[in-house]
Amino acid sequence: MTDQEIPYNQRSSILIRNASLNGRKTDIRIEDGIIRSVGETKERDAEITIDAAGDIVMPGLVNTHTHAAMSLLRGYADDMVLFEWLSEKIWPLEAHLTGDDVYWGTRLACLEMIRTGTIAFNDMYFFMDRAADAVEEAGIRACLSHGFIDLFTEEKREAEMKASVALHKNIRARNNPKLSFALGPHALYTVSPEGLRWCAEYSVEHDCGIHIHLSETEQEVNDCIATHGVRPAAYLDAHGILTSRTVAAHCCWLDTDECRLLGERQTAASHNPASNMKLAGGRAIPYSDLRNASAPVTLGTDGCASNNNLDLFEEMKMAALLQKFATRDPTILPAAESLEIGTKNGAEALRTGGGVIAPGYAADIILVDRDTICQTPFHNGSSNLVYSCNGTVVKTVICDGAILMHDRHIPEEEAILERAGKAASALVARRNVA
Ligand SMILES: C[C@H]1O[C@@H](n2cnc3c(O)ncnc32)[C@H](O)[C@@H]1O
Ligand SMILES: [Zn+2]
Repeated sequence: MTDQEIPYNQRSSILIRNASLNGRKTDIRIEDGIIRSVGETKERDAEITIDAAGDIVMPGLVNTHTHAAMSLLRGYADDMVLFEWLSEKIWPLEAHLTGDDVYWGTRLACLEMIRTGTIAFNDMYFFMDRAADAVEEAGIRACLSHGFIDLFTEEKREAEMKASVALHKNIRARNNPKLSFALGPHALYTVSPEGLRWCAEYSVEHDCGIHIHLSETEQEVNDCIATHGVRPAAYLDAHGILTSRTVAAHCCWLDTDECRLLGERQTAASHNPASNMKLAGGRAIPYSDLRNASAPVTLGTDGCASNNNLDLFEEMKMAALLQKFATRDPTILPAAESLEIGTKNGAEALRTGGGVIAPGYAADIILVDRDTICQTPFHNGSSNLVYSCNGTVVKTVICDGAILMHDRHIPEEEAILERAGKAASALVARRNVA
């Protein structure tokens, strides 16, 4: 099949032939967005046949914490302390954002995620109806939240509640199984207790997720104890925010009891190692304590202003290296486990139905090159993927049984780069004249 004939972003019956899975050659049959069989097959009647000889097949990656449209802010404000970075650079620029900016920023982010093997992401930002337009055009899965920031005023709280409900309605009306909605209370230092409680109650009533920043810095913990007399996780729990549908981003400063609480509630902790190192949060996520407490640990990039890319292959490596460095234990978070937090754990947290290459799972699959420098020699597949390769190793991306990238081609790439670049320049120009 030539590139022109590939029906990009359309569910098709697909036969992947001769791919390498766990060191064995295999065929994979996909129909109606689901993996139907794994293993040699004599059937040849698929709409699309991909000869994957020389490729490795693996589950697509899942980014459980990002602000996709911040791709427009890549390189805009680096090397700063988190609070100053947010209050002096990021928030003043975001005050000039438009819906079109979010559309082009999210298209750029989706392009980067697809190119580097991500098939689903958990996003918190503004103008999210336009983010949803971009996500649908890219064909990727996403859970979208309006960043709920009421700054402890009733007027702003009312506005944020309205914006959240409007986004929920907008997403429901699209009737797209790849799109879901979550409440997005930004953090305990930007959302009032009433706002947190409203988010918690709404999420129970409508069975939707919650996406929040938690214990990113020591200051957040100290301020919370000084103001409320309890640590952040206990505070959020008292307001109903810690649930099995919640993804809490960062979680660097959790103590052992808080890790236990996340385990009891089955709240996912999204580890964002690059952002934490860049913003110098000072502490790595307590991975062992979270694992001992059976709390789900997943992987995120955070936004492009604090990373500065969305490549989860790089993130898997940083996660493993940061744990080893912080604990002085080289056996912690081995490569195979890092791959699992980047794929299966994220898929479970976002309830995508994928994350595993087996019959009955969602067809969220990527093919990665085996004939490259980073895969040579091939002593250990997981080791190569986590420690040696990065997202450039990805050749083909299938999400919900639709091809989004084939042989490294993604439709409209040039146009997206041009439009996103222009949107970023115009945004900064608007800020500079204000
Ligand atoms: C949705 C809002 O969240 C802001 N944001 C981006 N990165 C971080 C972070 O690491 N901690 C807290 N808040 C963050 C983003 O700029 C939006 O304003
Ligand atoms: Zn964030």
